[in-house]
Amino acid sequence: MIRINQVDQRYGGTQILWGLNLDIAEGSCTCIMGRNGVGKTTLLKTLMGLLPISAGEILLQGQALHTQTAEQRAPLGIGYVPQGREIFPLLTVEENLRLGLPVRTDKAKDIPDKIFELFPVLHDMLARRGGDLSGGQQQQLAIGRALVIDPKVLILDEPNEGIQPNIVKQIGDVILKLNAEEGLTVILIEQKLGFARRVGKEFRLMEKGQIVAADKMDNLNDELIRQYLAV
Ligand SMILES: Nc1ncnc2c1ncn2[C@@H]1O[C@H](COP(=O)(O)OP(=O)(O)OP(=O)(O)O)[C@@H](O)[C@H]1O
Repeated sequence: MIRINQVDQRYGGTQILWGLNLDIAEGSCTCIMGRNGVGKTTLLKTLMGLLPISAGEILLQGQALHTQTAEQRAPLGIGYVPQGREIFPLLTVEENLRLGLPVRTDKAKDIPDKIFELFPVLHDMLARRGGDLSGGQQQQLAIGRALVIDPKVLILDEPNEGIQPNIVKQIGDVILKLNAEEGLTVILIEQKLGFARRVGKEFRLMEKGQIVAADKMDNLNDELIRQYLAV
């Protein structure tokens, strides 16, 4: 569904991604893992068009994505939950969620009920300003906002960073439900092994700006963990 071929990316003179290849199958749930600074966030930002590539190509269902601007990518069906959530703190929960509506192909006027079924807390707090929510609630809002566009692929950058355990569990349940029951393709950066194993069906390990191992989650063994994840 998504194919990244030989992608190079650099910040000024510093190259971060080196001939990176990544294949994501439709309906899969893939955890991108690796130590700090290996380029995981850079990879997702590159996929979203927030950073330009200097070589290679990115394809979504066979169509070139790398030639599209960041604004053009969401309407193609990519929902993105950035690191740090990046909700709009001065807008209400409802206003944050509504931002995704114009992107939908069906031009729905209302926030789909599904969002509130997945995250009932958002319904309770519709009139509250995003900035007044707890970190966990903000993360649920960020995921809800990404889902409002009715994406084909949901991309999450460390959704559990700094979130309390009961919300981490809820977020895991939502990802599992969307992937297993609705076949939504999910790509997430995840540092916590327990969560990755619970939610992910596949893993991709990164080191020095490249994917160095790719397999089913069941095959993430101690040797790979020691080599690419242990600190
Ligand atoms: N805006 C930037 N300008 C220059 N270098 C950057 C910039 N953002 C990130 N980098 C560098 O790119 C490299 C990869 O960073 P990136 O955030 O993609 O790694 P990561 O694997 O997501 O790490 P983490 O787990 O810490 O988020 C790091 O060396 C980082 O210092």
